[in-house]
Parts: sequence; structure tokens; C-alpha cells
Amino acid sequence: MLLPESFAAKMQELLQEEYADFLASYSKPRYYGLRVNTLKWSVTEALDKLPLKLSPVDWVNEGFYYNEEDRPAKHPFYQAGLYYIQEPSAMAPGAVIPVKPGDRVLDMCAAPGGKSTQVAAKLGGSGLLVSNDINAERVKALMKNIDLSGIRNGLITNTTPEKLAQTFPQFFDCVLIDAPCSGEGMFRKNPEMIKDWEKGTIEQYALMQRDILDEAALMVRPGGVILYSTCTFAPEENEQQITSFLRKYPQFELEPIVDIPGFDRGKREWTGSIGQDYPLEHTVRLWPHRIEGEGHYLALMRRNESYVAKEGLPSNEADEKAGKSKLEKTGNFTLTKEEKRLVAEFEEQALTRRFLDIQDGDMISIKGHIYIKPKGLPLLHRLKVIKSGWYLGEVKKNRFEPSQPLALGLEETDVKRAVHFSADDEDLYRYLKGETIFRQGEKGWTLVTVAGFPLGWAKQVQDILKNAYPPGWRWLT
Ligand SMILES: C[S@@+](CC[C@H](N)C(=O)[O-])C[C@H]1O[C@@H](n2cnc3c(N)ncnc32)[C@H](O)[C@@H]1O
Repeated sequence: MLLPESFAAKMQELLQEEYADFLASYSKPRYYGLRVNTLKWSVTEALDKLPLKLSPVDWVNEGFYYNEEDRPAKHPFYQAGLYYIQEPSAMAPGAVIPVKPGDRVLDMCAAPGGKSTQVAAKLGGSGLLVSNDINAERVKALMKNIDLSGIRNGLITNTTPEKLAQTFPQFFDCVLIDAPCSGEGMFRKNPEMIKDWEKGTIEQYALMQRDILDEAALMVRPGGVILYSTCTFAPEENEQQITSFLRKYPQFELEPIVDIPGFDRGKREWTGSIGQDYPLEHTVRLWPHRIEGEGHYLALMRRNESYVAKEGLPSNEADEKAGKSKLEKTGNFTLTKEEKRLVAEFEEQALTRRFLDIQDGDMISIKGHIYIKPKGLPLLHRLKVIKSGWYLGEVKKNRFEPSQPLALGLEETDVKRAVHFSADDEDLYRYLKGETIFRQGEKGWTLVTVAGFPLGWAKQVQDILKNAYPPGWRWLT
């Protein structure tokens, strides 16, 4: 691989005697990884049932290497959200972030959802995950991955960090910033990134990262953490960025990231004189010549409990009032009597449980689209909200139509009717392609599964299983 000359020269200067090994790593093939989605099954069950040759990634219990030719994204288990395809080093931030069930977590730069889906598994269905990205196109992929993974306690937004900070002052236990960066660590995985790098973007990225970090600082509760990560080697975006942050926000302190064989420590010496007072060796560097994965940097910063905050928006009554009146104008979120009746009718016909037994949240209607919205959220009127919790389906004229995220967030035992296909059943492939399937069954909405794991809906009408697999999800070949 031909590396840009100035990049190579800078890395040689930084790495010195290690540079030869670093350079040699670019002649080796990249690694392929997947992460088991423990919201849906355990690692043991996955290892037992996945028809793939897997070997463990050292730094994440759910992470595995697979062989490229096995193409796990082409297996129906992928369509059931049983694993996420993720570059092994990219699993590190989600592995080290100290999220526990019940936490409130913000993933500020979330698309396409690698870290969000990992964090959601750590939350185990409780607490709140807000996944945001500023890029509307990328948010579509984020939404699909959140849906696929069966995440029910997630809010997806497409907004600026500034607006997030106005909405969520000192709100989160953990804020994850998987920052936009110059991407030097991804040259081997994606050589296209070299072209972007050659446009000379390190300084621009460093500014963007600084702005994102500024807003993040406002959203962490005392005692909470920020996990900052990049996939670049440039000290300007890593140790130097973190040093500037710590100088500006003395209420934050670096916390050591667990020692994992092969991980290197952040370097004070790469900050000139400014970083000398900060324990940058608590931060972590992943190098392609030291581990089986690409380049990354991680820093974990905890907000001091006892620090008296001057920042953060105090609750402002006038502002709350304006927000409420805007919400009232844009739609009343309480279900109408008719909507309640139709949702209850669906529950009665198709499910073994009531929605509100399944998750602790409020059922809301946004123009007939029914969600279970996580409890305890502030007013969201400043934000472009893409998805408010678990999307159950739509009330149409005289009927309720269940959604794809509903199917993927259910368990086999939650439904009255299901058709179970094995992974090699030809009818399963017909279903995934959107075709009608001829088979007998009891009339009504039927969950379709692969080996018991939900894939989507079909509607049994006489001897036909009418396919409700969403057009955008269908297999084309
Ligand atoms: C490294 S990628 C995130 C990858 C993602 N965390 C994952 O694991 O799949 C960085 C993301 O930051 C987003 N981004 C860039 N500037 C942003 C900003 N100011 N606020 C929020 N997101 C931003 C980009 O659209 C991009 O999707």
C-alpha cells in the first residue's frame, strides 16, 4: 500500500525504531470481525450455532474474527440481528466504556451504530441510549442497525451537539464521542480514506472534535464519564486534544483504561510541553503492528463528583412553556380511544403479553405511529427526533399494522403465532426476498423466525402467508 509521504515521515518520527514494524503491517491483510448481540443470545449459544470459523478478539468478550470468505452478512442470522459486523479495534471503545444496566448513555457521533449497538447490549434493555449523528444519510443506516439489533430503549436524533447540550444538561452517566477524525488508522481497511487525508484535514477535524467535546462536557452528570475515541494516529486529535480539554475543564480527570495485552499507552511526549501535567498514559493507543486490528485511540474522563458546576442550563420555565406549546401544536402524543382499541385488538390477537409489560415506557402516538418512549426524558422540542423509543407500528384505517422493529424487539414466546424456519429452508429465502409463501396456518399476524429468532412479520390469509418483510430489507438475490 502506498502511504502518503508526509504521513509516513511523520509516523517515522513519532514511532522511531517501531516504525519498520508499523510499516510492515500495511502489507498484511486486514482483519474481519463480528460482535455477538447479547441482547438476543449468549456468546455460548452463538458459538454453538453460528456456522462460522471464529476466533476471539482479546479485548471484547463478544468479539470474534471470521474469515472473509465466510461472508456472515449473507446469513439469515445476520438479518435476525444476532451479530454486528465490526472491525475488531472499533469494538474497543464499547468494550471499555463503563456502562451498566439502567444508565443514561449518549452516543454523540453514532452512525452507523457500531458503538451504539454494543452499548445497548451492555444496558441489557434498561436505562436509556440516545444515539445521535449530524449526518441525515448516515442516520438511516444507524436506524436500521438499531432496529436490527432489537434495541427498545433508544432515542435516535439527527441534530447538533449544541442542541443536544441545551436539551440534556448534566443528564448522562456516560457520553461516548466516537469522533469524526482524519482516519489514519483505517488506511489498511479502507484505502479510499487516504484521498480524504491528502486534503489536509487534521486541523479541521481537531476543531470539530474540540467543539463536540465542549458540548459533551455540559451533558455529563457529576460522577459521569466521557469516553473519547478516534481511529487516527495524529497526536493533534488524540493526546493533544485531550490535554486541551483537561486544561479547559478541570472538573474532568483521566481514568485509567484497563490493561489489555497489545494495547499501547497514550504519550505525554507527543503533546510538547502542554501535556506534561496530565496522566496521558491512562489513555490507550491501538496499533496495527501490535494487535490484530486497525489503529485507534481511547481516552476515558470522569467528571469529579464534588466539582461545583457553573455550566449547564438551569431549568427555565419560559423555555419549558414554549417547548410544551410547540409540542401541543405539532401533535398530541396521547393515544386516541380508537388507537388504543386497535392496538389492544392487535395485542389480543397476536401477542402473549401486553406492550407495557414488556418495557418500562410510555406509549405514545405520533400521527398514528405508535411508540413506547423511554420514561424520564426531558422535552425534546429542540431536537430532530428520528425515533422515540421502540416503534411498535402504525394505526391505519380500522387496523394496527405491526412494525419491523416490533418484530425484532420481541422474543419467540411473546407471540401467539410464529412460523419457524431453519437457516437452510428454501421458504426462508423466499421470505427474505419478499415472496409469498404457500402454507397453512391460523389466520392473522404471524412472526417469522429463523431458528426461533424473529426476522419479521407475515399475515396468514387462508393458505397463504402474505409477506410483510419491509421492501428496504429484502434480499435482492
Ligand atoms: C467515526 S464515525 C462514527 C462511527 C460510529 N460511532 C460507529 O461505531 O458506527 C463519526 C461520525 O460522526 C458524525 N459527525 C461528524 N460531525 C459531527 C457532529 N458535529 N456532531 C455529531 N456527529 C458528527 C459523522 O457523520 C460520522 O457518522
